[in-house]
Amino acid sequence: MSQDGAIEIKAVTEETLSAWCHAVNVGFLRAGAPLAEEVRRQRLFPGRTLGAFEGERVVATLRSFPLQLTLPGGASLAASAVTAVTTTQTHRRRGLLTRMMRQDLAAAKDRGEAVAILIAAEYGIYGRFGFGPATRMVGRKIDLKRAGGIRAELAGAVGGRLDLVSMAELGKLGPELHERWRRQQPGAINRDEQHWKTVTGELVLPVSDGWKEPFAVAHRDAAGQVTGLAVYQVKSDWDGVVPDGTVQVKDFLALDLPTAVSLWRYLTEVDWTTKVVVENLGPDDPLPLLLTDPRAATITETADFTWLRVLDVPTAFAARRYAAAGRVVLEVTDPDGFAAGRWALEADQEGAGRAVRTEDEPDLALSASALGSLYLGAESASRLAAAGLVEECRPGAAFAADQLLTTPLKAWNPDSF
Ligand SMILES: CC(=O)SCCNC(=O)CCNC(=O)[C@H](O)C(C)(C)COP(=O)(O)OP(=O)(O)OC[C@H]1O[C@@H](n2cnc3c(N)ncnc32)[C@H](O)[C@@H]1OP(=O)(O)O
Repeated sequence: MSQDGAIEIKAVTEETLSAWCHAVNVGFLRAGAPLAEEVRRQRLFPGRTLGAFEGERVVATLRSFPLQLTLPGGASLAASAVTAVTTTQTHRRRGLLTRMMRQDLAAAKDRGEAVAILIAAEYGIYGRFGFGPATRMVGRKIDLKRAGGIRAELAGAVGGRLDLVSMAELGKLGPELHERWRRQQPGAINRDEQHWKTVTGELVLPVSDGWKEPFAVAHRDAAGQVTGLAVYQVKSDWDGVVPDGTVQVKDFLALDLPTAVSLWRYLTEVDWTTKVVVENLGPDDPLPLLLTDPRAATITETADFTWLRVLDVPTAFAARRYAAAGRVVLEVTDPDGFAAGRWALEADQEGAGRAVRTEDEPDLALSASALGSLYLGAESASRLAAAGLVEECRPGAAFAADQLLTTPLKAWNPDSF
């Protein structure tokens, strides 16, 4: 517990949970909404739900919970996921977030979580705490009249089949499929029971906008194995007597190309619709190239998504794989200490690598935030150097770092938390 004047940072307990939930609602500008206390109680990891208490009143909140993050190469790394960050308007800019964040990050490091991740509400908040944007999302809208359908020569899965599945079936087949899928997608995170209960409507979060039953379609290969699924809703619209509806894709998982082709063909052929909208696709997603006219899949939005903070440099960098052999010395500035110092990042021919302390001259100088951006390989050192966010102490060092850190498939995370 830490103290500053009359405001104390304390871990939330059963007794103070209700006040904490109220503060989250106030901070997220939805005062008066149901508290979702029961849902919160089920995920009250002891010591990881923090409140800033002014007497009985909670005036700032922060919560973290354990997640598994897929790394380049397919390993899972224990990460601390930070969420529910709020400070009540009357108490802002007095350092309450700073105190809670420092406490929570130090505890995460002590627990052995090598990185912390979060989804940032605003760009300007988390760089100061050593987080950097580490994955990107791309929103797309397909104009079905222009698209010309899926390319004719893509035959789809030989012997595969599609079935609409009920929400109960989705709850059964989704977790296993997702576990297989997330191991081939760097930047993906595991989905817990609450995720699937929420998606299938078994659990209706009181704070959500209301749950409407979506459609779910599963793809099975010739052997009957589930290899993909799409969850979608249809927004009906009519231009007079002409249908003008939109397919809104909520979730799309495909283990291979034939599955992706089958599912996208299905989604682009829904009667009464002229558009398909996907809010969050990976930057490397091949979807536009599956269409006869890729220009029909316009980008509606592209932005940073997962932010990442390295807490334990040797553990984090030993856990991922590397694209090439090489060695780059990084001088990391980190006022909070976690990643500070000079590190030799070394990788061998087999793709194994590590970061070790060194006294050698640095090749690149960067902040902890930039290190977080580089870690999953979705951002390049060359681009950060061009923006003045990484300093090249040796010409060519940024490109050398990129050759180590780049990934065949760009890191991506489809899930907010
Ligand atoms: C992972 C998530 O949960 S994302 C959700 C984040 N929450 C929200 O967006 C809800 C609305 N906003 C808020 O509740 C608050 O403004 C918070 C939580 C973002 C910041 O809380 P505060 O207690 O005011 O932060 P604190 O006083 O520790 O500020 C630390 C520094 O960050 C800066 N800062 C805080 N918020 C922002 C912001 N939105 N944009 C830019 N800078 C910011 C402050 O100016 C301060 O800078 P300084 O040290 O140079 O003076």
